[in-house]
Parts: sequence; C-alpha cells; structure tokens
Amino acid sequence: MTDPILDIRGVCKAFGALQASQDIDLTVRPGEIHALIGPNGAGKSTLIQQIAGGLRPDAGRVLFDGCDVTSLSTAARARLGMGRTFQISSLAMDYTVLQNAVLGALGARGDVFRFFRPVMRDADLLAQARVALTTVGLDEFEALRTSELSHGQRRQLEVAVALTLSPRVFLMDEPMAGLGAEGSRRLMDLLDGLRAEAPILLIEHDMDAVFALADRISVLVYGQIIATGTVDEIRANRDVRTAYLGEEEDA
Ligand SMILES: Nc1ncnc2c1ncn2[C@@H]1O[C@H](COP(=O)(O)OP(=O)(O)OP(=O)(O)O)[C@@H](O)[C@H]1O
Repeated sequence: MTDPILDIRGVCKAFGALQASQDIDLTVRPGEIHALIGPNGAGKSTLIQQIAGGLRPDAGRVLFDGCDVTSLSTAARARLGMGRTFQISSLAMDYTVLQNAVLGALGARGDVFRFFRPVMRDADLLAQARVALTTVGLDEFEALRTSELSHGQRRQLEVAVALTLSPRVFLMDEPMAGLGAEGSRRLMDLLDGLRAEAPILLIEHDMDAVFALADRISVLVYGQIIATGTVDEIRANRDVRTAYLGEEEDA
C-alpha cells in the first residue's frame, strides 16, 4: 500500500476537562477523499486545526509526507503544501476574483516584499492564479468583484485560492455548507476531480455528498474515532448507526 501523505498518530487535545481529541490515528492516502464526519461538537474542527497548525496537540504527532510537522507553524505547513479551505470565508469581498487568486498565489510564495510589488503585473503570479481559476471553472469571472459571486462560486474561489499553493493535500472544513442543490453538485464535481491532484481530508455534514465522494470515512464521536472504513463499511457499522446516523439499536 502507498505511504500516506498525512499520518496522524495518537493526537490528544483537551480544553480543561473536555477531551476534544482522544488518541486519534488517521491517515490520508494519495488519490483519496477521506471524509471526517461526526455530530456537532465531536471535535472535527479541533482535529483539522491541529493538522493545519492552528492548535498544538497535547500529545501525538502529525506527519506530513513522512516529516514530523507537529511543531511547525500554520504558514510553514502551508508552504510545505497543506492547502486549506475554511468554514468561514477568507476571501476579500471587494477584490476581484483574479485579485483574490493572485493574493493566494502571493501568500504561497511567502514573499516578504509583497506590499511593495505591483503584484497584479507579476506574470508568474497571474499565470498561477489563472490556472487555478480555470481548474475550478471560474476563469470567465476573473474580472468580477468577489461580492458579486454566488455563494457556490465563492466556495469554488476558495478552492482556487488553496490550489495556488500547489497543495500536496487539501484540508476542507464544510465546503458544502449553505449551498443549494446546484452549487453542491458543482462543488462535488470539482472535488471529485481534485482528489487526483491532491488527496482531500473533508469535514462535511452533507451525508449525500460524503457518501457520493468519499473513498474512506472516519467517524468521530466525543473526540474519539469510532470507525474508519469505506462507504459500505460505515453504512453497515452498528456503532456508527447508533451513535451518529441516528438509528435505533436492534431490539
Ligand atoms: N478553544 C476552545 N476552548 C474550549 N473548548 C473548545 C475550544 N474549541 C472547541 N472547543 C470544544 O471542543 C469540542 C469540539 O469542538 P469542535 O468545534 O472541534 O467540534 P466539531 O465536531 O467541529 O463541531 P461542529 O460540527 O459543530 O463544527 C466542543 O465541545 C467545543 O465546545
């Protein structure tokens, strides 16, 4: 079996008496969408923050492409190729679509002189940004102000911004949230194709999307992973059905 790109080993995190992550093991392998599901407050965002570097685990390790990145900053992990989309939009609404993508590419470059450069005339940055916009299907909208995009298109733009990093893995926190049927379908098509470019760790409440997209699913309940498996395995898992999918135990 191929080595995982992300390898989470024994990660623990407590907030006071609350164990938000309890000895979590999880891998993300090349080419896969690995969905992380669980009820509200189960600890999904806490885990993704520890993977991305926003929170330091109390114990355990985060290995990225075989390297221990547990003590690296978010920015350092991003430069190594952890691409991320957020629950809350990180886009600049008054900027154009292209400007947002260029800002993403600029951040990926980690250029300390960025405020002094006429960035919108930087051919490399523009090319990088346009490739990302084409990948997500927003190339026709590059001149539009971001505030004029639909909610779904903003989600696509967030993916484009993450793509400018040339990520080795994507961490996505509820990308389908608030999307209508058409927006969800479009984003699902996009994610479906993206997994070949970089595997995706996907936090998502939309179970139709999870069951349609995921190669593997891990189920988090009260800070613990209670099951990891394929869609069929998770659907059939008795503990998962009782704890999360809301079904009664057989009498
Ligand atoms: N900074 C913090 N300080 C204290 N408690 C926190 C902090 N962050 C999260 N928690 C608590 O940790 C638990 C896990 O929260 P987390 O946001 O990771 O869950 P989640 O599975 O992402 O939930 P949701 O699906 O609602 O986004 C919750 O009980 C939450 O209240």
